[in-house]
Amino acid sequence: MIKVIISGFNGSMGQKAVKMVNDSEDMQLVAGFNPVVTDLDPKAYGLAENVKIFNKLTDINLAADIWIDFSIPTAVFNNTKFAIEQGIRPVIGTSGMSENQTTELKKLADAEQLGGIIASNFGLSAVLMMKFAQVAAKYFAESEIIEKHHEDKIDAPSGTALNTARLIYEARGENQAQPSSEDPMHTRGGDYHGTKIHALRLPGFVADEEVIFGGIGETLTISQSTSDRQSFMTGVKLAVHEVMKQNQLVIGLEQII
Ligand SMILES: NC(=O)C1=CN([C@@H]2O[C@H](COP(=O)(O)OP(=O)(O)OC[C@H]3O[C@@H](n4cnc5c(N)ncnc54)[C@H](OP(=O)(O)O)[C@@H]3O)[C@@H](O)[C@H]2O)C=CC1
Ligand SMILES: O=C(O)C1=N[C@H](C(=O)O)C[C@H](O)C1
Repeated sequence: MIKVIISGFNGSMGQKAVKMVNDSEDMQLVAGFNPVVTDLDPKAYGLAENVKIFNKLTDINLAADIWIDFSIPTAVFNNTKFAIEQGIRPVIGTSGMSENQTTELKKLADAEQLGGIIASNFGLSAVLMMKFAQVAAKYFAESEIIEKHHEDKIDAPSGTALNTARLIYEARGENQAQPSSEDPMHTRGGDYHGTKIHALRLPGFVADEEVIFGGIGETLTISQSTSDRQSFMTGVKLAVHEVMKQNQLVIGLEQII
């Protein structure tokens, strides 16, 4: 049995992850973590009696194989560091970490030969969109990203948009777009090495992204749309199984599918 702790267990994604683990024959939910909760009775959250609820990292004293994290941008680095230090393999979906933080966590896990993953998006359509964008970036020197999320999303740009821009930047090599210089009202969006990112936060969206490439007399749009958070769970389940076999932390689901 793969023993799993879920951080942010009672959030939108956390609840989906709880169900995914409970429905899996080879996984067992051993604990849920959220420092905001005061009720430590698992029954209060519809969980089995043998599931422990923790609201302090330092109280977590049980053996586990996997730390699934769908929490908040300001907490995910410390949570993941804690998991690695305990020898618990991290499967991290929470967005908002800087590249430096991700690199530091990779170093820590790799030094312990601990498998793990940090994935900006566990959805197949988003992973394929990023792969296709990498291909297109070699042929088009200019592109912009529009990401659209629900109104409760804390961070902007989304982890997926940032990762898409990074992959485009890496694929382009020397052939980079020039950033615009005149934009006093910031209407041109954020800039990641020449790729503009525009972030919408509105009710009605779950998580959508468009990557638009422009060339002389033509454009190419790669677009994906998420209407149900359940779509992320295939990737999370696959990641759990895969990191049990890995001895390093990988960045991006595209590394393992
Ligand atoms: N990689 C991927 O494929 C996906 C990633 N995400 C990312 O996952 C994260 C969570 O999203 P979502 O479930 O929609 O957000 P929610 O706000 O619904 O859930 C976050 C949960 O984390 C809890 N929480 C607050 N502080 C901490 C902490 N220090 N440690 C652990 N848990 C904490 C919150 O508690 P409370 O509400 O009580 O404050 C809440 O229950 C976001 O960063 C989002 O971008 C989302 C979808 C897919
Ligand atoms: O907050 C969300 O909802 C999502 N967050 C991730 C991100 O920041 O890219 C993944 C997906 O876009 C949903």
